[in-house]
Amino acid sequence: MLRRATPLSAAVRSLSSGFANITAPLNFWGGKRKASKERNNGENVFEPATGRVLCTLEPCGSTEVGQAVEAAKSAFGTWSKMSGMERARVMIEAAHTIEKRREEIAEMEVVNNGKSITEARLDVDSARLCIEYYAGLSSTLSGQHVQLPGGSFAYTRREPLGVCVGIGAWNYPFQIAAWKSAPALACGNTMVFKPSPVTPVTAVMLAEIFAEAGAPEGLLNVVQGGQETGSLLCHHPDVAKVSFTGSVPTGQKIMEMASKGVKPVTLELGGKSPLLIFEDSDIENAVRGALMANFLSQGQVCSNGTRVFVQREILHEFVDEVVKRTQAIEIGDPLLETTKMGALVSRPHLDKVLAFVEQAKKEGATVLCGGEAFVPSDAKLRHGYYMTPCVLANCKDDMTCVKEEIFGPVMSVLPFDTEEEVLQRANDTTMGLAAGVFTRDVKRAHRVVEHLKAGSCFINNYNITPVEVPFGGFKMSGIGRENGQVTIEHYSQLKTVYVEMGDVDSLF
Ligand SMILES: NC(=O)c1ccc[n+]([C@@H]2O[C@H](COP(=O)([O-])OP(=O)(O)OC[C@H]3O[C@@H](n4cnc5c(N)ncnc54)[C@H](O)[C@@H]3O)[C@@H](O)[C@H]2O)c1
Repeated sequence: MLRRATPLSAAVRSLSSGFANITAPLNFWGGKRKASKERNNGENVFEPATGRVLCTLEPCGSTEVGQAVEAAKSAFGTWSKMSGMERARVMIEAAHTIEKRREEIAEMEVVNNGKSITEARLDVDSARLCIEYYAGLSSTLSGQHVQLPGGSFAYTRREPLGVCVGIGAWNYPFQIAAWKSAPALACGNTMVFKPSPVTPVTAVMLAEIFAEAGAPEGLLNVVQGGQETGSLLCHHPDVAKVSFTGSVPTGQKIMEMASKGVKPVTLELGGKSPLLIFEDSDIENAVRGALMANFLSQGQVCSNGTRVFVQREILHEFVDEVVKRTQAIEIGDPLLETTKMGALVSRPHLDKVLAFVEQAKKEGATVLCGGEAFVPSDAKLRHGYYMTPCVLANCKDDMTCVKEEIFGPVMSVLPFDTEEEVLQRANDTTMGLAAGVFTRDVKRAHRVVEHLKAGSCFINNYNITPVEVPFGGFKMSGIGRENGQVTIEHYSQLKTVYVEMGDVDSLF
C-alpha cells in the first residue's frame, strides 16, 4: 500500500519528494486491484523528482488482458441498459470522490510524473470536470424522428459501441484516463485502460473511485504494461474501439492494428505547434502566453507552441522579457508549493531533450538561457531528472529543434516580417495539433486563425483546455476529438430504424 509520512491536509502540507512507496497492485478488473501472475518480468518505475525506485510494474499478458476485457464485457450488459440519468448518478458520485481526494491524487501524480503540485491539482480538477460534464450529457443522448410517406417513419437511436480500450501517454496520466473514460462511460460503453508503463500509479485510483461510486463490477478496468499489452488490447476481438494518446509512430501502429478488426480509433498524437506574435500584441500577455505554451509540465505537453514566431519589430523586447522570466522559473522539488518546474519524466527522456539542445547548438542556434541538466541543492533530489528551461534564438525553419517534437522545456524563437510569410511557415509541418496568435487586431486574429492548419487554435492565450470544448489535431496530429459534445459521436453509433405503417410494396 501507499505509505505516507505526513497527514494529507493541504493546510498542514509539509510533504517533500521521497515519501511514497507503492506496493499495492496497480491492475484493476472485476471491481478489485489485481496482481499480475507474470511477476518475473516486472520493471522498475521511478520517482522523477529523486530518481528512486517507486514500485514495480507487472505487465499483463494475454490471460490477464482477456480477464479485464471479459469483466468489461460483462459490465457492458448492465451499464448499457441503464438510463443516462442512472449512469450520470454514478459518474457524479465519482466526481465528488475525486474532489474529496484531490490532494492525495495530485500528490501521487507528482510522485510518479514529476510535475509541480500546482499543475497536478489542475489536472485532477480537469479530470473531475470532464466526468461532471459527460455525466450531464449522458441523459441527453437521443435520436431523430423522420416522417416518411404514407404515415411511415424512421427513427435513429444513439447506441454505445461496447468495450472500449484507452491507451494513455505519461504526461497527464490521471487526466488522460478521465478524458477517455468519461465520454465512453457516459455513452454506455465500458472501458479497459492501459496507462503508460512509465506512469502506472494513478489510473487505478480512478478505477477504484468509479467502483466505490456504485459502478457495476468491470465498468472501468486498468491493465498495466507496455507495447505488448497495448497490442493485445488492440487485437482483442471483443474490443469495439481504441482511443489512444501518444506519439505519431505508435498512433500509426494502433491504427494499423485496429484496422484488422475495422475498429474505430481516436488518435491524440504529437505536435510541433506554432505561436504567432504580431508587433501590435500586448507584449506582457504575449510573453505570458509564450511561457504557458512552452513550460507547462516541464514542456512535456502535446499542444505546446514550441515554434514561437515573433514579428521583427518587437523581437528584442519580446525575447528580453521571455528570457528574464524563464530564468526566474523556480526549479526543484515538485511537491513544494514554491516550485514552478519539477522534474522531467525519466532519465532517458531528460537525456533526449538535452541532446536536442546540443543538436540545436551544432546547427547554429544560440542558447539564450537554460538547456542544461540541473542539480537541486536538496541532497535527496540529486538523482532527479531536472533541467533548466531553455530559449533558443537564431533558429531557422529547417533546424531539428524547429522541425521535431522535443517534448521538453525548449522554446525556439523565429523572427518574421509579414502575415503571409508567417502563415506559410507556421503551416509547413506534417503536424497540426494546436496554434496560437497574439494580436490586438481582431480582424487579423480571425483571418490568421482561419488559415492556420491546426485543430485547436488560441487567440491571445495558449494551452487552455476547458472540457466543454473539443480538443484534437489536424494532419498527423490525430483523428477524432476529446472533450466537448462532438466526442459523444466518437463513442457511440447510430442505429436507424425504419417503421412501415402500410403494406409492403413488393417489386416481385
Ligand atoms: N494529442 C494529445 O492529446 C496528446 C496528449 C499527450 C501526449 N501526446 C503525445 O504523446 C507522446 C508522448 O507520450 P509517450 O512517450 O507515452 O508516447 P508513446 O507513443 O511512446 O506511448 C503511448 C502509449 O502507447 C503504448 N504503446 C507503445 N507501443 C504500443 C504498441 N505497439 N501497441 C499498443 N500500445 C503501445 C505505450 O505503452 C503508452 O501507453 C508525444 O508525442 C505527445 O505529443 C499527445
